[in-house]
Amino acid sequence: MSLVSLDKDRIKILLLEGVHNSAIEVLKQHGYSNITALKTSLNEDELCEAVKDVHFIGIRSRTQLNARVFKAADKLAAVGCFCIGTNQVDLDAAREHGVVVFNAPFSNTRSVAELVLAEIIMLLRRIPQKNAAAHRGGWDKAAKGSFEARGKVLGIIGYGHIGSQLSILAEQLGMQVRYYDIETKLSLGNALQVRSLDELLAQSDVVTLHVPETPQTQWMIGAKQLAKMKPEAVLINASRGTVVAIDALAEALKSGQLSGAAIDVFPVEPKGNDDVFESPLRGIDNCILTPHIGGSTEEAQENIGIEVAGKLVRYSDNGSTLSAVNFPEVALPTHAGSRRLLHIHHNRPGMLTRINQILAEQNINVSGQYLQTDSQVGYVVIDIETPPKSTIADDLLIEMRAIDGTIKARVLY
Ligand SMILES: NC(=O)C1=CN([C@@H]2O[C@H](COP(=O)(O)OP(=O)(O)OC[C@H]3O[C@@H](n4cnc5c(N)ncnc54)[C@H](O)[C@@H]3O)[C@@H](O)[C@H]2O)C=CC1
Ligand SMILES: O=C(O)C(=O)COP(=O)(O)O
Repeated sequence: MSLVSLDKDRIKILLLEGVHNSAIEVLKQHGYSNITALKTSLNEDELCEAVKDVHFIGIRSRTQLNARVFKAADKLAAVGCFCIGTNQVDLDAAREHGVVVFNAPFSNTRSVAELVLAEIIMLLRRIPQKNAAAHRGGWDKAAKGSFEARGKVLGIIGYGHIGSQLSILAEQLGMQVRYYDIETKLSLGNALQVRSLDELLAQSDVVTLHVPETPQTQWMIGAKQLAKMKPEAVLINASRGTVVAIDALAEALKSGQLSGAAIDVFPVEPKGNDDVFESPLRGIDNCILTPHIGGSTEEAQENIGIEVAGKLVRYSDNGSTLSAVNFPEVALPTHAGSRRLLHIHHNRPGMLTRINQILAEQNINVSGQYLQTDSQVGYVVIDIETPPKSTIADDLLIEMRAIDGTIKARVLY
């Protein structure tokens, strides 16, 4: 049996959570037709079953790929996160199994910034509660507690791609922008970085969160932090559901300590559109609830589909790991007439020497070789000069797989 990579139509691709059609089009244009696309996410047991013979999987923010799933996925080469966040993937477990993870770091950022901008205006004008009252036959025509955004202080927590875009948009409305970030950042426009979260909370009329899910951001806004906000300020969270303690927020909204909130992300979210959404925030009129749609625009989803599918295709076609989030980045130009081998191994001294010894013993000429390592893993792409149909590459692969410390090795073409 040949050990050379499968024909493209035998490479199985599983796309979950309604990944945009643009991804399927890109994959098909490059010859990958064995694609299963589902609208929903899968739970852990379902995933362990579904990933068994899958080579590439595409997910969004809902699907949890943990160590057990990677263990079950013995053919998996790469994961495409068709979103920004990669907190739903156990990146270390993926790396341990030689699985490369890609994401789309920018494509939906404008969509989130626009939604938050709209929510700032809605919340400052108390539209959620006036809207809810009107639907029940109420008529709350009053200026009390309704404010213009102009001149108000917007406090941004996390001044990255989304936070900094929002900063520019909000200044165009006349807002004064302050931000808190653990890194020193380039302040755009007239924005000012403050030194502590508490300082930001105390100064802001609107607080909005744009941090990733990390151990440090988990529950970073709880009862104590909410109490430090200005009376009647508003809170927006379109980052991750684990960043805000939702029970404390519900209390602050019910008691009037906060005048409103807009929440797009939740500690537990439904698996798909047919599941019921449960939350202590349901039924609170001064809270805008959106079903994790910060990045869900036609433009963003189409671009993400093209971007991430393109990264999967490049890895599958030529071994490029450029922009991978958990893997050494390697891209080697193709050398005409060469065969290409990939070797993923634990980062131990002497691995490359062992690989090259095998090549030297077989008298194989290397036309290109590129190794990159991180603290855990080494990834080397090797182009060798062998005749197209020879079985030398297969023989080499058997020897390379036998090297102690090898995670994965294959002949790409
Ligand atoms: N609701 C939605 O549909 C979407 C949600 N997101 C979420 O938004 C997050 C942010 O996205 P980007 O701006 O593109 O990420 P980014 O990585 O460009 O920016 C994140 C910023 O947060 C800062 N940060 C990290 N830990 C911090 C901490 N403990 N305290 C203060 N600042 C901290 C970082 O230094 C960085 O500047 C994503 O990680 C994702 O979870 C992203 C897209 C869509
Ligand atoms: O890009 C992100 O991190 C998001 O949260 C968007 O997630 P989604 O693709 O809408 O499930």
